[in-house]
Amino acid sequence: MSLQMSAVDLTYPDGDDRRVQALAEVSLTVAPGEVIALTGPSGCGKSSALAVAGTLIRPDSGTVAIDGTEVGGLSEQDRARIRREQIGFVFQRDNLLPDLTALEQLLLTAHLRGERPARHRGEALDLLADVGLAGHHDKLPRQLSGGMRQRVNIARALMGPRRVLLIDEPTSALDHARGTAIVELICQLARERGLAALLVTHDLATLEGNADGLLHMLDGRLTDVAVAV
Ligand SMILES: Nc1ncnc2c1ncn2[C@@H]1O[C@H](COP(=O)(O)OP(=O)(O)OP(=O)(O)O)[C@@H](O)[C@H]1O
Repeated sequence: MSLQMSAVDLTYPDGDDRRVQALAEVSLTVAPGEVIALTGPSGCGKSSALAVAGTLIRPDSGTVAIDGTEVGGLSEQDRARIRREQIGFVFQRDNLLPDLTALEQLLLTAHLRGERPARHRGEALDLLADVGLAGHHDKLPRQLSGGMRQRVNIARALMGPRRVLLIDEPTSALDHARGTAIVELICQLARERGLAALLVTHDLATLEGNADGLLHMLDGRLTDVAVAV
């Protein structure tokens, strides 16, 4: 299984001697090529679930396995390596660097992995074409529309030997038509590449016919088993 969380609990400090429970006994599995959506009201723990799945936060208890490797027992260095190599992140806003072209945004990921960016030029151009941006590789973020910037963001998240894709509200800055197109694109790419994708969204209308399952979260707990969307 590409992403597995078992009985994950997470609390944050909340003033003197108090803690707020962000996740409680969260267990979920996302298989390769599968897209599972996670929804629920603001503050229910969705972003925290992504952060734990993405090895950005260690849970208080429970386990997370990425492509069969249980990451809890690993050093920070090994967790960072898995994060850089195997996990792609797509956040609400595009987080693109203002002075880099679309191609350079993607090549930066190779540089951060300690590889020579020039070797990955072909992969990056192919990915930009896959997200519908062929011919736009030399554009700066300010020369691209919101939807196009989010496509660069998705292509960047797919650079390298990814196993898991974690997506947080990818449509919040887009209108319905562009948002639906972005969700469709994410689902199609995850399936084609055999990635396990966990997609947090409030925007259920964009999911229709796209995701393989929908999980509901309330007060840090999953309230439903996955259902078809
Ligand atoms: N760094 C933090 N320190 C303290 N409390 C936090 C922190 N991050 C989140 N929380 C709390 O943990 C709970 C879950 O937050 P989280 O951001 O995971 O929810 P969410 O469902 O993603 O919310 P939203 O949809 O508004 O982004 C909330 O009560 C929140 O206030």
